[in-house]
Amino acid sequence: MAEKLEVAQEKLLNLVQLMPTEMVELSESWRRVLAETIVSNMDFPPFDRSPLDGYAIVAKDVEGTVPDKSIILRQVDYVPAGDVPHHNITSGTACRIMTGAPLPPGATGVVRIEDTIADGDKIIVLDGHGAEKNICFQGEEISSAEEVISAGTAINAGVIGMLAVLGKAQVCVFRKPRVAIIATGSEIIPVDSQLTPGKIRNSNSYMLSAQVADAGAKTILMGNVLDNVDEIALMLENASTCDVVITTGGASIGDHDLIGEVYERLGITLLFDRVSIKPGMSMLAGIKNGKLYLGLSGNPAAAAISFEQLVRPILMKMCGHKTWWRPRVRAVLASPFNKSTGAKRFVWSRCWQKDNSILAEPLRLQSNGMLKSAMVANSLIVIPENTPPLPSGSEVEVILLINT
Ligand SMILES: Nc1nc2c(c(=O)[nH]1)N[C@H]1C(S)=C(S)[C@@H](COP(=O)(O)OP(=O)(O)OC[C@H]3O[C@@H](n4cnc5c(N)ncnc54)[C@H](O)[C@@H]3O)O[C@H]1N2
Ligand code: MOO
Repeated sequence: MAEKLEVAQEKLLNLVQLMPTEMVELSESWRRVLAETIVSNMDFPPFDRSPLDGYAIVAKDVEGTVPDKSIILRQVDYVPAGDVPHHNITSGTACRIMTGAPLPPGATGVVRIEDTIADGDKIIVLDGHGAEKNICFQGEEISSAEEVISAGTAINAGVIGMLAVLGKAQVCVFRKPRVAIIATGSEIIPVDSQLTPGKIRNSNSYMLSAQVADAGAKTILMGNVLDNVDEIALMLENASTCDVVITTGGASIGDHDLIGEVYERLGITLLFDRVSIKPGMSMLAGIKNGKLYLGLSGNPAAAAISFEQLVRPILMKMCGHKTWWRPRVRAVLASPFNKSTGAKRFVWSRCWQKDNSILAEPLRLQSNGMLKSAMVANSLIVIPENTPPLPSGSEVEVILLINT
């Protein structure tokens, strides 16, 4: 009997281990997962600084200034960014200061350059309103000894910037799982081959390779192999240096659907055969020496959905992510979905916001052998098992195909 999706997911997730760690250059760390918690050894900003080009002053001096009630200060210093102040600021004096430069001692505010007129060392302040707010204080963003980024954080552009602020030229991340992808099927030919009668090009390996990369893992493309137990078994053995081994094709019950037989031959313990979802029913999984073998359907859309539901979460876990699931939202069907559903179904869709709700449009081509809808989908509508056809306006659950 087909395994329930949630049971199959849990079986796989319980069997995978976090990857070991490695050091990488900061510039190579985008989309990796941090394996160390980063504690700051400094305040940031490291000194009180000016957020604009202007004059550092004693805020009380300029408190009441407006254009027809200006005051005159005397410039005693000049600090461009990268330099340090040479004089204290006292009442009646000012220091010309550039954005990012350290505030001189005694200064309690900054007036903007465009609110002043300079005449030699005389600075006429036309408007000093709110000058005391124009200071970025030492440690206002980060304080020394603060835990700034926790282990398990996915490294995005903001995290990379913060790691640079903190001087982390190399970072400790989880190693990427290496995922072997093998396409089985005597009808399958390499992507650069001329089509001959009865043959089709191997699209699965490339599609899955992109899905593997999107999950943060590394693909080892092993090419394609004929429907032959010996040849498939040899390929699987060659792939056993990888952390996860994916095959496509041969997962159903046809005369040449051989993956189950190959698992048996190689002593791979079967975890489940068939999962109760559409598309993606045809999938089996096994384990040998702690390594997972995942036999996905040959049908491209079915393989893509099986990957989304059963392979992506385990790769996310192995990569060290804190969450393994895509975000889900409630949405309203923008047009009817006319199929009744036995097993839980995943429908390629496009979602967008309209007024206060999210609309979800089921895409037209949903066959398990078709890819056109996968090209443009930004979401998957989840239709629970045993659901009759749904009219437009029905409320549905939607998985957003975005990274969190
Ligand atoms: N009697 C039954 N027949 C089928 C059933 C069933 O329950 N009873 N299930 C159907 C469903 S659903 C699916 S999905 C497929 C799964 O078949 P397999 O996993 O065994 O895959 P194949 O038969 O090898 O291939 C299916 C289809 O996909 C094409 N294919 C295969 N590999 C690739 C590739 N690398 N790139 C692109 N396309 C590929 C292949 O040519 C076939 O057209 O079984 C149904 N049958
Ligand atoms: O098993 Mo098929 O993969 O349901 O579409």
